Amino acid sequence: MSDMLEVSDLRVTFGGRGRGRRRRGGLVAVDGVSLRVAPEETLAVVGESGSGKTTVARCVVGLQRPDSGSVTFDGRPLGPAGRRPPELQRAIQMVFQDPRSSLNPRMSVAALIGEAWRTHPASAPPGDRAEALHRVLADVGLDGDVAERRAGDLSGGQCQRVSIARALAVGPRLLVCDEAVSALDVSVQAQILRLLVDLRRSHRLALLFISHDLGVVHQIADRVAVMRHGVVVEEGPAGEVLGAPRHEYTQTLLDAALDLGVEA
Ligand SMILES: Nc1ncnc2c1ncn2[C@@H]1O[C@H](COP(=O)(O)OP(=O)(O)OP(=O)(O)O)[C@@H](O)[C@H]1O
Repeated sequence: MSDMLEVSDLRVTFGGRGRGRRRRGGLVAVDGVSLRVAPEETLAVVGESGSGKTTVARCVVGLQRPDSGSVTFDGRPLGPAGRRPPELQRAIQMVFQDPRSSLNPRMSVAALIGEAWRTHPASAPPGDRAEALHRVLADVGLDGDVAERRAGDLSGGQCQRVSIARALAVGPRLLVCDEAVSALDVSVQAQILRLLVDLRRSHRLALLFISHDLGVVHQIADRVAVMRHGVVVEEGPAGEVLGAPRHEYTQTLLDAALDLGVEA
């Protein structure tokens, strides 16, 4: 399969002086990261807190400008979010860790999905909006009567389903999930993971799945990239990286997961 998303030699520094390649000092959060995601593939990026995973994800969706390196989609360079052509903005959608802070609690579910359609008019349903809304809610396992409820009145799991529905509504090809199940109770976590696995198939999605939890990654990833201190230390098929890691750091992560009783 040819690659859809290609991240090449990405470098991001926080603080310091100067701009772009001439930046000096500061904290190097991402230090020469290269990753690829093929259509309909799930690449998990794992690593401890502070290893640079979120920063890579933010570069992919255009919320963080790298000092150097590139992100391309179908071979087209991706700039900051606001400067991307509309079809590329739609193609890459992000699901955040905490749906309660990424959704306006005062807005109804219908208004939240409607807002996504207003932001990306090319994806707005041509016919009956109510019917399209019910369809997208059904896709994420929510009843139509949730549409009129405010996000602030929903459970954490329901909120995350709404976040996923909002991303799906605009017809993405890649979902960037940044710790998308970490804030949820374990049983809800399993349901949302199942949903992502199903949607991936039904909507032919690729996933860039950021997680510190190897047990979760084991359930969803085709390939795994392990990050430490801003660098990818190991990458390969999930079965190999999680089953027979080559890098000592990956083994340390796996040991830590086993100590917590997680089956990785
Ligand atoms: N906006 C920012 N300003 C300054 N430093 C930042 C900023 N964002 C991230 N960092 C730092 O960059 C490094 C990488 O952070 P990042 O959030 O990418 O890591 P992570 O692996 O996703 O960790 P976590 O799971 O805790 O978010 C960390 O040391 C973090 O403190």
